[in-house]
Amino acid sequence: MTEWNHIKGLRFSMCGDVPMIEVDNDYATARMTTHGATVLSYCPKDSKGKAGEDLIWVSDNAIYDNKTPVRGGVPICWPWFGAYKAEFNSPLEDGAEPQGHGLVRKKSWHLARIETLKNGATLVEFTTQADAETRAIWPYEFLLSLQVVVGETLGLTLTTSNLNPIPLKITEALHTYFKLPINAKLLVDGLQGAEEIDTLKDNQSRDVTEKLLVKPPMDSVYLQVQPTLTVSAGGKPALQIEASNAASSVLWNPGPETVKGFKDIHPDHWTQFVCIENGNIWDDAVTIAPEGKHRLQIAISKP
Ligand SMILES: O=P(O)(O)OC[C@H]1O[C@@H](O)[C@H](O)[C@@H](O)[C@@H]1O
Repeated sequence: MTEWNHIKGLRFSMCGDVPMIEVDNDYATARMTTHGATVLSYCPKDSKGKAGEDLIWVSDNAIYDNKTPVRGGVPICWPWFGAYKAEFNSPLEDGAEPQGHGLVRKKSWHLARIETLKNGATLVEFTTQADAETRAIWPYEFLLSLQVVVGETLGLTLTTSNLNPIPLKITEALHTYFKLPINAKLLVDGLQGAEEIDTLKDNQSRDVTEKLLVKPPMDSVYLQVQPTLTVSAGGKPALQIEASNAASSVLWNPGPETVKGFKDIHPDHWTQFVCIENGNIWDDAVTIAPEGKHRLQIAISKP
């Protein structure tokens, strides 16, 4: 860590058993951890240099044992989103029992690089690769990198390198928990034209034709989405997400009943967030050529 001591505004700390990296630069403050390479906070600064509201939500009841994924932030679902589905993902090892949302959100990632960019933004890069544990479930070689750029936007780039002599089929998502008040009439613009698959209604499918009102409980996957999503709260712009190489989105909030099954979410706090996830899911699965790479990218900002 000492190699990065010269970087102004950088701080290393622990929260319970979870190592934290804190960034404070001209644009924003941010917080992230090597545990699952999860970004946990991003507070853009105003013109006077004062950090404003966090765009990212983390549960007050999150568990910091370095084993459980921290509830909130931007967990990484990879190489499958949700339950493993053989029709969309490279085959598992015989007899493997795959967990939901893939193999890397409980891993301790390597902190590979921290750098101040020319414009004063801060780049933090995490990497992880196949090991005995991942091979026992999913028998492939890979290198995965997450580049976080804390600047005018929060930029996240997840790069998959296929190190196998055969194509690799993955699904994936950057599972962002946005801090937004559910009761403020949240409208999501940009899903028009996508196909919605509502998992709470027997996977019924429909075409989205208008802006979507966030009305928990919600758990829908959207295929073939546009690159820009915006959210307004009570008629005011609240959030913008620019994505590339991300054909799918997910909207999720457990609502007042399902939340009771989550020991790391306070039963009243489902009203504080909505997950808007960007990635490549199910029919939008990605096939990466042997020795090839694939980059999923998002930039989050407050308009
Ligand atoms: O509890 P987990 O594994 O973090 O998943 C949270 C939610 O993640 C969402 O992406 C899924 O669509 C939901 O079905 C799921 O409940």
